[in-house]
Amino acid sequence: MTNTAQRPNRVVVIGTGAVGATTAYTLFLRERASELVLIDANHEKALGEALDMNHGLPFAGGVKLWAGDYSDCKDADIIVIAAGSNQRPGETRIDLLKRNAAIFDDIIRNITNYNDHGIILVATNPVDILSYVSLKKSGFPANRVIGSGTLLDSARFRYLIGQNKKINPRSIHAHIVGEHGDSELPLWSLANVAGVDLEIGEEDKEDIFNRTKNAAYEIINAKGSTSYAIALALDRIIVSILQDEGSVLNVSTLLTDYNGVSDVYLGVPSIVDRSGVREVLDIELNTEELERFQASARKLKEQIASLEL
Ligand SMILES: NC(=O)C1=CN([C@@H]2O[C@H](COP(=O)(O)OP(=O)(O)OC[C@H]3O[C@@H](n4cnc5c(N)ncnc54)[C@H](O)[C@@H]3O)[C@@H](O)[C@H]2O)C=CC1
Ligand SMILES: CC(=O)C(=O)O
Repeated sequence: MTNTAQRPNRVVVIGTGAVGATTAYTLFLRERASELVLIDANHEKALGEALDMNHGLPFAGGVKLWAGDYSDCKDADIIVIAAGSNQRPGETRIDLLKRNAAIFDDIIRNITNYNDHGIILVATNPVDILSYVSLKKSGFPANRVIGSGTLLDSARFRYLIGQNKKINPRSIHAHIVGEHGDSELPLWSLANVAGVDLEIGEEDKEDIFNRTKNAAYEIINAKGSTSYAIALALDRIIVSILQDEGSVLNVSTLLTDYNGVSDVYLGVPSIVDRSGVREVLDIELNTEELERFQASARKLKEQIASLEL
């Protein structure tokens, strides 16, 4: 789907490391926005990525792409934050909190100096907590501060279920909710193909979920970082916003009185359109799922309490 809007759509990507650069390249190839701006604390890195992509213009579409600065946020529809440290082998996402929360002060202040109307889309880990930090520091309404949440985890889950059932993952409806991290949980009670139960044995279910939850550790051990699938997940969210799709995506959003959980960001099925997160879908959890969902929220709230917001 190419962008057909009259007015230029601008997406700014802050942080042009593995995630930011791959996301920008995905958006560039798929012509999701008419303008793409790359910002990095290491401006040389952003310049290099922009030059490298622009040299592909004779073979790709007509996206205008440049390495910019925060003043370019002024006309941005979406600002993606992928800046900051990633996990070293053995580190959890929560281990990144202090390091990455420290740079969010500056990043959010710089964005809001120029932009009060766009949508902030956070990828930096721990993504749920940093989305909450972005909400508090930006003063934006919650619908316009979104985390990538468990969209990536749900994609991994669908891939692994697809492998097990020999069915295309696009035909599988299955959700991972909660933290994008170690306390996430699978909603087996809602998983289906065309409304039909998946009929997967308990041992296979456990194996599929463990491989989903540990996928990032596995990839980071093997190649140092993850980038391709998260870039596609961010692209999916961006399309749903720019094309006003109203797609249901497991993004991280502020929850209020939701399955006993309030004032925390978690990944849940949400309707995403031009306004950002338009609505969170009410999902019916069984007793075990509800307990695990609430435990995931408690874990993140304890971490949030340790921050100065
Ligand atoms: N939400 C998700 O599902 C995923 C999240 N991530 C997270 O994304 C983040 C980025 O990961 P990578 O791209 O692999 O890291 P990276 O180290 O390759 O790139 C990070 C970039 O951020 C830049 N940066 C650092 N501080 C900055 C600041 N204050 N302002 C602007 N730029 C700054 C660095 O110069 C670097 O280019 C990590 O926190 C990682 O854990 C990674 C994969 C999936
Ligand atoms: C690094 C990370 O959060 C992921 O690939 O899931």
